[in-house]
Amino acid sequence: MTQDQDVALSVKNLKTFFYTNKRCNKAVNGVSFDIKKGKTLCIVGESGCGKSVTASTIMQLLPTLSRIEEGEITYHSENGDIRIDQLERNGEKMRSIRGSEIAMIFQDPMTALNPVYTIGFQISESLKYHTDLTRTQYKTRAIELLRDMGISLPESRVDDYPHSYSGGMRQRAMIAMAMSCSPKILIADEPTTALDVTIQAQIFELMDTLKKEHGTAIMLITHDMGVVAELADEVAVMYMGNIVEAGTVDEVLRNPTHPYTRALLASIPVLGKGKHQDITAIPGSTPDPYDRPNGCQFADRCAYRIDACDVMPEETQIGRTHRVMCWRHEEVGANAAE
Ligand SMILES: Nc1ncnc2c1ncn2[C@@H]1O[C@H](COP(=O)(O)OP(=O)(O)OP(=O)(O)O)[C@@H](O)[C@H]1O
Repeated sequence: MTQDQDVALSVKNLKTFFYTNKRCNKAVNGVSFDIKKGKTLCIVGESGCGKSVTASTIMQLLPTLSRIEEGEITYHSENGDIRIDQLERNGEKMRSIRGSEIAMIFQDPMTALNPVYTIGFQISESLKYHTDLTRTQYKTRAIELLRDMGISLPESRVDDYPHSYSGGMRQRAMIAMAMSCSPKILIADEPTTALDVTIQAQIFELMDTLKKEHGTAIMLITHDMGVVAELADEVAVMYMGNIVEAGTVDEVLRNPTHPYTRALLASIPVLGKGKHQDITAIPGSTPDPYDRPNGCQFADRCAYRIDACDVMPEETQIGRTHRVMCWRHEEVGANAAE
């Protein structure tokens, strides 16, 4: 990982655990990555692997049964470095960072939109909290933002309530709200899962424009390797709380060296190949998060398993930014190149 001025936020050895009935779920178990300015980092993995908990930890929006156990989250702000993990979750400082410097969009827009207020009112509220605009300027800015997000006739839609917007429009409105204060970092947690493919493509295009035109650093959470191939500059593959492989999208997609990455790639349908293509579902299921194996968490599902896998693999740097946690990464990489 680099520690240069292009990094907007760095996460080092982050551990976030859940405690229920005296049992512990190591939901995020020592992850490290950088989110770079003007780049998209995709965090990819199956359900339950810790993607959302990583995002909520960065936003300091963790549920009560969880806590940061170890690690550092450093936001490299224009006014110096801020250790987010050391801020009080509802303190003044964190509240001013959340929304204005680091914004988040969710899978379900209704998580962020309140059904009893108009879209315009909600965007204005966010502007009011984070900017010095006047009352009339709020509305003009809200209309501008909706227009930028591709909402047609924004002057007439700004006073509508969320329920009168379609799913895609709500998602655009939520992005408008998230972008209202020009955040430096946008965290998007599966933002298009509930939308049809055309709208999904439009939302992704919008995010790509934000990245290119505003230099916004984007962390995009997805379970879909197809989305990674389309949008990512960098990718981190998560499994059971660990980043098992990471690097630039070229490094990871051209030369996958973790069996789990390969399995995820084998599960993407290829456009034009029709119904009879060889899509391989990943065998087995993820272990019980409260009763994990000691060694490699993927071992039980892995065709490359050997006795050494009973010990957790160390992380190995195999390229300038390419790293992997697998004892047999050389053989896996060689097979991927075949
Ligand atoms: N509110 C919660 N209470 C208890 N455990 C939780 C809670 N939220 C998440 N977890 C646990 O933390 C682990 C990581 O979950 P997380 O939601 O981050 O996965 P994910 O990769 O984002 O999955 P998905 O794609 O389904 O959202 C899982 O074992 C999950 O059961």
